[in-house]
Amino acid sequence: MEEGAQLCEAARNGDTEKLKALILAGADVTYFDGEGLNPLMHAAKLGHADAVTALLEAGAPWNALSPSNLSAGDFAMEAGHEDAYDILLNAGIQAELVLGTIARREKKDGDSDGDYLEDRVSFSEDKLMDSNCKAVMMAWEHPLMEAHAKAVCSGGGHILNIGFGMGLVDTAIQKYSPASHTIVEAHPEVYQRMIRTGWAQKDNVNIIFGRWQDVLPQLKSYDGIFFDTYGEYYEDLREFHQHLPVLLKPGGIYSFFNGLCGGNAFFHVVYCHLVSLELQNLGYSTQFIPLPVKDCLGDEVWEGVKQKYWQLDTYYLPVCQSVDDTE
Ligand SMILES: C[S@@+](CC[C@H](N)C(=O)[O-])C[C@H]1O[C@@H](n2cnc3c(N)ncnc32)[C@H](O)[C@@H]1O
Repeated sequence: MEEGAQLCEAARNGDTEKLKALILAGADVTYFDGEGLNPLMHAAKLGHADAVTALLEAGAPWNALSPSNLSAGDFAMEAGHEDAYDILLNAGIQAELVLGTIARREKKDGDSDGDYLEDRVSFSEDKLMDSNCKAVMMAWEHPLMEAHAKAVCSGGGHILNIGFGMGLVDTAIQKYSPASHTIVEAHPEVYQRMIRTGWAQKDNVNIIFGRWQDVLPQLKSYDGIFFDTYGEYYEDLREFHQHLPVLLKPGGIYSFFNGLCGGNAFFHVVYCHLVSLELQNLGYSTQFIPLPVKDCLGDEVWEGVKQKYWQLDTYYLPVCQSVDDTE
Protein backbone atom coordinates (compact mmCIF):
# COMPACT_ATOMS: atom_id res chain seq x y z
CA MET A 1 0.00 0.00 0.00
CA GLU A 2 1.40 3.43 -0.85
CA GLU A 3 2.24 5.84 1.99
CA GLY A 4 -0.74 8.16 1.39
CA ALA A 5 -3.18 5.28 1.56
CA GLN A 6 -1.45 4.06 4.73
CA LEU A 7 -1.91 7.53 6.25
CA CYS A 8 -5.63 7.40 5.43
CA GLU A 9 -5.90 3.97 7.00
CA ALA A 10 -4.06 5.04 10.16
CA ALA A 11 -6.31 8.13 10.34
CA ARG A 12 -9.43 5.95 10.03
CA ASN A 13 -8.13 3.66 12.78
CA GLY A 14 -7.20 6.60 15.01
CA ASP A 15 -3.71 5.08 15.16
CA THR A 16 -1.79 8.23 16.08
CA GLU A 17 1.54 6.43 16.63
CA LYS A 18 1.42 4.98 13.13
CA LEU A 19 0.39 8.36 11.70
CA LYS A 20 3.34 10.08 13.36
CA ALA A 21 5.76 7.41 12.16
CA LEU A 22 4.48 7.70 8.58
CA ILE A 23 4.71 11.50 8.72
CA LEU A 24 8.24 11.27 10.09
CA ALA A 25 9.14 8.96 7.20
CA GLY A 26 7.95 11.65 4.78
CA ALA A 27 4.35 10.62 3.98
CA ASP A 28 2.36 13.38 2.30
CA VAL A 29 -0.38 14.73 4.62
CA THR A 30 -2.03 16.48 1.65
CA TYR A 31 -2.70 13.13 -0.08
CA PHE A 32 -6.22 12.50 -1.43
CA ASP A 33 -7.47 8.95 -1.89
CA GLY A 34 -9.61 7.63 -4.74
CA GLU A 35 -12.77 8.99 -3.09
CA GLY A 36 -11.27 12.46 -2.87
CA LEU A 37 -10.78 12.32 0.90
CA ASN A 38 -7.55 13.12 2.75
CA PRO A 39 -6.26 11.68 6.05
CA LEU A 40 -7.60 14.67 8.03
CA MET A 41 -11.11 14.09 6.67
CA HIS A 42 -10.95 10.40 7.56
CA ALA A 43 -9.84 11.20 11.12
CA ALA A 44 -12.51 13.93 11.49
CA LYS A 45 -15.29 11.74 10.12
CA LEU A 46 -14.64 9.14 12.81
CA GLY A 47 -13.91 11.63 15.57
CA HIS A 48 -10.28 10.67 16.20
CA ALA A 49 -9.28 13.93 17.88
CA ASP A 50 -5.64 13.00 18.55
CA ALA A 51 -5.16 11.97 14.94
CA VAL A 52 -6.72 15.28 13.82
CA THR A 53 -4.24 17.15 16.02
CA ALA A 54 -1.26 15.13 14.74
CA LEU A 55 -2.24 15.78 11.11
CA LEU A 56 -2.81 19.50 11.65
CA GLU A 57 0.54 19.78 13.45
CA ALA A 58 2.17 18.08 10.46
CA GLY A 59 0.74 20.77 8.14
CA ALA A 60 -2.47 19.15 6.84
CA PRO A 61 -4.60 22.05 5.55
CA TRP A 62 -7.74 22.56 7.69
CA ASN A 63 -9.69 23.85 4.68
CA ALA A 64 -9.12 21.23 1.95
CA LEU A 65 -12.37 20.18 0.28
CA SER A 66 -13.79 16.82 -0.76
CA PRO A 67 -15.44 16.43 -4.19
CA SER A 68 -18.76 17.29 -2.52
CA ASN A 69 -17.26 20.51 -1.12
CA LEU A 70 -16.99 19.32 2.46
CA SER A 71 -14.02 20.01 4.68
CA ALA A 72 -12.74 17.92 7.60
CA GLY A 73 -14.66 20.29 9.91
CA ASP A 74 -17.89 19.63 8.00
CA PHE A 75 -17.39 15.88 8.46
CA ALA A 76 -16.75 16.27 12.20
CA MET A 77 -19.76 18.61 12.50
CA GLU A 78 -22.10 16.28 10.59
CA ALA A 79 -21.09 13.29 12.70
CA GLY A 80 -21.32 15.25 15.98
CA HIS A 81 -17.67 14.66 16.96
CA GLU A 82 -17.26 17.65 19.25
CA ASP A 83 -13.59 17.27 20.17
CA ALA A 84 -12.40 16.89 16.59
CA TYR A 85 -14.73 19.72 15.55
CA ASP A 86 -13.36 22.09 18.21
CA ILE A 87 -9.76 21.32 17.24
CA LEU A 88 -10.51 22.01 13.56
CA LEU A 89 -12.46 25.16 14.40
CA ASN A 90 -9.57 26.49 16.42
CA ALA A 91 -7.10 25.58 13.67
CA GLY A 92 -9.29 27.40 11.11
CA ILE A 93 -9.56 30.55 13.22
CA GLN A 94 -5.82 30.63 13.97
CA ALA A 95 -4.91 30.05 10.32
CA GLU A 96 -7.25 32.79 9.08
CA LEU A 97 -5.97 35.24 11.70
CA VAL A 98 -2.40 34.66 10.53
CA LEU A 99 -3.34 34.75 6.83
CA GLY A 100 -5.23 38.02 7.40
CA THR A 101 -2.17 39.60 8.97
CA ILE A 102 0.00 38.49 6.05
CA ALA A 103 -2.57 39.68 3.49
CA ARG A 104 -2.76 43.11 5.15
CA ARG A 105 1.02 43.46 5.10
CA GLU A 106 1.22 42.58 1.41
CA LYS A 107 -1.73 44.68 0.27
CA LYS A 108 -1.50 48.14 1.74
CA ASP A 109 -3.43 50.03 -0.95
CA GLY A 110 -6.12 47.51 -1.91
CA ASP A 111 -9.02 48.56 -4.13
CA SER A 112 -11.00 45.35 -4.25
CA ASP A 113 -14.23 46.68 -5.73
CA GLY A 114 -12.69 48.87 -8.45
CA ASP A 115 -13.93 46.69 -11.32
CA TYR A 116 -17.48 46.18 -10.15
CA LEU A 117 -18.04 49.88 -9.61
CA GLU A 118 -16.97 50.67 -13.19
CA ASP A 119 -19.13 47.99 -14.80
CA ARG A 120 -22.79 48.11 -15.79
CA VAL A 121 -25.43 46.60 -13.54
CA SER A 122 -28.92 45.40 -14.46
CA PHE A 123 -32.07 45.60 -12.37
CA SER A 124 -35.03 43.25 -12.45
CA GLU A 125 -37.85 42.74 -10.00
CA ASP A 126 -36.11 40.00 -8.07
CA LYS A 127 -32.44 40.85 -8.45
CA LEU A 128 -29.67 43.30 -9.15
CA MET A 129 -26.91 41.75 -11.28
CA ASP A 130 -23.39 42.78 -12.21
CA SER A 131 -22.02 42.51 -15.75
CA ASN A 132 -20.81 38.93 -15.10
CA CYS A 133 -24.30 37.65 -14.17
CA LYS A 134 -23.36 37.52 -10.52
CA ALA A 135 -26.05 38.69 -8.14
CA VAL A 136 -25.29 41.93 -6.31
CA MET A 137 -28.56 41.65 -4.37
CA MET A 138 -31.58 39.35 -4.51
CA ALA A 139 -35.18 39.65 -3.36
CA TRP A 140 -35.03 36.39 -1.35
CA GLU A 141 -33.05 38.38 1.22
CA HIS A 142 -36.10 40.51 1.93
CA PRO A 143 -36.92 38.92 5.34
CA LEU A 144 -33.25 39.15 6.33
CA MET A 145 -33.14 42.84 5.48
CA GLU A 146 -36.34 43.41 7.48
CA ALA A 147 -34.67 41.73 10.46
CA HIS A 148 -31.45 43.75 10.05
CA ALA A 149 -33.46 46.99 9.90
CA LYS A 150 -35.36 46.03 13.04
CA ALA A 151 -32.08 45.35 14.86
CA VAL A 152 -30.29 48.56 13.89
CA CYS A 153 -33.40 50.73 14.43
CA SER A 154 -34.22 49.23 17.83
CA GLY A 155 -32.86 52.25 19.68
CA GLY A 156 -34.30 54.83 17.25
CA GLY A 157 -32.22 57.92 16.47
CA HIS A 158 -29.81 58.34 13.56
CA ILE A 159 -29.25 55.44 11.19
CA LEU A 160 -26.47 54.77 8.67
CA ASN A 161 -26.67 52.19 5.89
CA ILE A 162 -23.70 51.37 3.66
CA GLY A 163 -24.80 49.91 0.29
CA PHE A 164 -28.25 50.62 -1.17
CA GLY A 165 -28.53 47.73 -3.66
CA MET A 166 -32.25 47.12 -4.17
CA GLY A 167 -33.15 49.41 -1.29
CA LEU A 168 -34.67 46.57 0.73
CA VAL A 169 -33.03 47.40 4.01
CA ASP A 170 -33.52 51.13 3.46
CA THR A 171 -37.23 50.65 2.77
CA ALA A 172 -37.45 48.66 6.00
CA ILE A 173 -35.45 51.30 7.92
CA GLN A 174 -37.87 54.01 6.73
CA LYS A 175 -40.75 52.16 8.46
CA TYR A 176 -39.10 53.00 11.80
CA SER A 177 -39.09 56.77 10.96
CA PRO A 178 -35.52 57.37 12.11
CA ALA A 179 -34.48 60.92 13.05
CA SER A 180 -32.07 60.74 10.14
CA HIS A 181 -31.24 58.03 7.62
CA THR A 182 -27.91 58.29 5.83
CA ILE A 183 -27.25 56.01 2.85
CA VAL A 184 -23.82 55.56 1.29
CA GLU A 185 -23.80 54.11 -2.24
CA ALA A 186 -20.84 53.87 -4.61
CA HIS A 187 -22.23 52.50 -7.87
CA PRO A 188 -23.26 55.29 -10.28
CA GLU A 189 -26.23 53.37 -11.74
CA VAL A 190 -27.53 52.30 -8.34
CA TYR A 191 -27.17 55.91 -7.20
CA GLN A 192 -29.03 57.23 -10.29
CA ARG A 193 -31.83 54.78 -9.63
CA MET A 194 -32.09 56.01 -6.03
CA ILE A 195 -32.50 59.53 -7.33
CA ARG A 196 -35.05 58.48 -9.98
CA THR A 197 -37.12 56.63 -7.42
CA GLY A 198 -37.36 59.65 -5.10
CA TRP A 199 -35.01 58.70 -2.26
CA ALA A 200 -33.39 62.13 -2.27
CA GLN A 201 -36.79 63.74 -1.63
CA LYS A 202 -37.43 61.94 1.62
CA ASP A 203 -37.22 64.35 4.54
CA ASN A 204 -34.99 62.29 6.81
CA VAL A 205 -32.79 60.77 4.07
CA ASN A 206 -29.26 61.92 3.32
CA ILE A 207 -27.61 60.19 0.36
CA ILE A 208 -23.85 60.18 0.09
CA PHE A 209 -22.51 59.02 -3.27
CA GLY A 210 -19.10 57.35 -3.16
CA ARG A 211 -17.19 54.45 -1.68
CA TRP A 212 -17.52 54.30 2.09
CA GLN A 213 -13.71 54.30 2.24
CA ASP A 214 -13.67 57.68 0.46
CA VAL A 215 -16.61 59.37 2.17
CA LEU A 216 -15.70 58.57 5.77
CA PRO A 217 -14.91 62.23 6.53
CA GLN A 218 -18.55 63.11 5.63
CA LEU A 219 -19.96 60.62 8.13
CA LYS A 220 -21.00 61.51 11.68
CA SER A 221 -21.87 59.12 14.49
CA TYR A 222 -25.01 56.98 14.52
CA ASP A 223 -27.35 55.02 16.78
CA GLY A 224 -27.71 52.21 14.27
CA ILE A 225 -25.38 51.10 11.44
CA PHE A 226 -25.85 48.44 8.77
CA PHE A 227 -23.10 47.39 6.36
CA ASP A 228 -23.73 45.41 3.16
CA THR A 229 -21.49 46.12 0.18
CA TYR A 230 -20.63 44.07 -2.89
CA GLY A 231 -17.38 43.20 -4.64
CA GLU A 232 -15.49 43.57 -1.40
CA TYR A 233 -13.78 41.00 0.82
CA TYR A 234 -13.57 40.08 4.46
CA GLU A 235 -10.61 42.45 4.79
CA ASP A 236 -12.83 45.38 3.71
CA LEU A 237 -15.46 44.48 6.30
CA ARG A 238 -12.69 44.22 8.88
CA GLU A 239 -11.37 47.60 7.79
CA PHE A 240 -14.85 49.11 8.22
CA HIS A 241 -14.96 47.69 11.74
CA GLN A 242 -11.86 49.68 12.68
CA HIS A 243 -14.00 52.83 12.24
CA LEU A 244 -16.87 51.68 14.46
CA PRO A 245 -15.53 53.35 17.62
CA VAL A 246 -15.97 56.70 15.83
CA LEU A 247 -19.10 55.90 13.78
CA LEU A 248 -21.23 54.14 16.40
CA LYS A 249 -22.61 56.18 19.28
CA PRO A 250 -22.47 54.74 22.81
CA GLY A 251 -25.50 52.48 23.15
CA GLY A 252 -25.67 52.06 19.35
CA ILE A 253 -26.33 48.83 17.43
CA TYR A 254 -24.24 47.63 14.51
CA SER A 255 -25.07 44.83 12.08
CA PHE A 256 -23.74 43.62 8.73
CA PHE A 257 -24.83 41.21 6.01
CA ASN A 258 -23.35 37.95 7.21
CA GLY A 259 -22.65 36.23 3.91
CA LEU A 260 -19.21 35.12 5.11
CA CYS A 261 -18.34 31.85 3.34
CA GLY A 262 -22.02 31.24 2.59
CA GLY A 263 -21.21 28.17 0.49
CA ASN A 264 -19.77 25.98 3.25
CA ALA A 265 -21.25 25.41 6.70
CA PHE A 266 -17.95 24.88 8.53
CA PHE A 267 -16.12 27.77 6.89
CA HIS A 268 -19.09 29.93 7.80
CA VAL A 269 -18.75 28.97 11.48
CA VAL A 270 -15.02 29.71 11.35
CA TYR A 271 -15.68 33.17 9.92
CA CYS A 272 -18.50 33.93 12.38
CA HIS A 273 -16.03 33.19 15.19
CA LEU A 274 -13.27 35.17 13.48
CA VAL A 275 -15.39 38.28 12.96
CA SER A 276 -16.76 38.18 16.48
CA LEU A 277 -13.23 37.75 17.88
CA GLU A 278 -11.99 40.72 15.87
CA LEU A 279 -15.00 42.83 16.94
CA GLN A 280 -14.36 41.79 20.53
CA ASN A 281 -10.81 43.13 20.22
CA LEU A 282 -12.38 46.46 19.26
CA GLY A 283 -14.67 46.39 22.30
CA TYR A 284 -17.86 44.97 20.74
CA SER A 285 -19.82 41.89 21.66
CA THR A 286 -21.65 40.04 18.89
CA GLN A 287 -24.79 38.00 19.19
CA PHE A 288 -25.83 35.84 16.23
CA ILE A 289 -29.59 35.43 15.79
CA PRO A 290 -30.44 32.28 13.77
CA LEU A 291 -32.99 32.80 11.01
CA PRO A 292 -34.13 29.83 8.89
CA VAL A 293 -33.82 30.61 5.18
CA LYS A 294 -34.34 27.21 3.55
CA ASP A 295 -37.96 27.95 2.62
CA CYS A 296 -37.17 31.14 0.68
CA LEU A 297 -34.36 29.49 -1.30
CA GLY A 298 -35.70 27.08 -3.90
CA ASP A 299 -33.50 26.21 -6.91
CA GLU A 300 -35.56 28.53 -9.14
CA VAL A 301 -34.24 31.50 -7.14
CA TRP A 302 -30.80 31.02 -8.68
CA GLU A 303 -31.91 30.67 -12.31
CA GLY A 304 -29.65 32.83 -14.49
CA VAL A 305 -27.33 33.61 -11.58
CA LYS A 306 -23.70 32.59 -11.99
CA GLN A 307 -22.80 31.99 -8.37
CA LYS A 308 -24.92 30.76 -5.47
CA TYR A 309 -23.50 33.03 -2.80
CA TRP A 310 -25.65 31.43 -0.10
CA GLN A 311 -26.23 27.66 0.30
CA LEU A 312 -26.89 27.19 3.99
CA ASP A 313 -30.21 26.56 5.72
CA THR A 314 -29.77 29.07 8.53
CA TYR A 315 -28.70 32.69 8.40
CA TYR A 316 -26.94 34.06 11.48
CA LEU A 317 -27.84 37.71 11.88
CA PRO A 318 -25.14 39.55 13.80
CA VAL A 319 -26.11 42.15 16.40
CA CYS A 320 -23.11 44.03 17.80
CA GLN A 321 -22.96 46.39 20.72
CA SER A 322 -20.19 47.99 22.68
CA VAL A 323 -19.16 45.74 25.56
CA ASP A 324 -19.61 48.77 27.86
CA ASP A 325 -23.33 48.86 26.91
CA THR A 326 -23.92 45.20 27.64
CA GLU A 327 -22.28 45.22 31.09
C1 LIG B 1 -25.61 43.73 -1.59
S1 LIG B 1 -26.00 45.32 -2.14
C2 LIG B 1 -26.83 46.02 -0.76
C3 LIG B 1 -28.21 45.51 -0.64
C4 LIG B 1 -29.05 46.26 0.38
N1 LIG B 1 -28.69 45.88 1.71
C5 LIG B 1 -30.52 46.02 0.16
O1 LIG B 1 -31.21 45.78 1.14
O2 LIG B 1 -30.97 46.05 -0.98
C6 LIG B 1 -24.44 46.11 -2.08
C7 LIG B 1 -24.44 47.55 -2.49
O3 LIG B 1 -23.21 48.14 -2.03
C8 LIG B 1 -22.72 49.00 -3.04
N2 LIG B 1 -21.26 49.13 -2.81
C9 LIG B 1 -20.27 48.29 -3.21
N3 LIG B 1 -19.08 48.72 -2.76
C10 LIG B 1 -19.33 49.84 -2.04
C11 LIG B 1 -18.50 50.72 -1.32
N4 LIG B 1 -17.19 50.53 -1.22
N5 LIG B 1 -19.07 51.79 -0.69
C12 LIG B 1 -20.42 51.98 -0.78
N6 LIG B 1 -21.25 51.18 -1.46
C13 LIG B 1 -20.72 50.11 -2.08
C14 LIG B 1 -23.11 48.29 -4.31
O4 LIG B 1 -23.09 49.14 -5.42
C15 LIG B 1 -24.48 47.76 -3.99
O5 LIG B 1 -25.48 48.68 -4.33
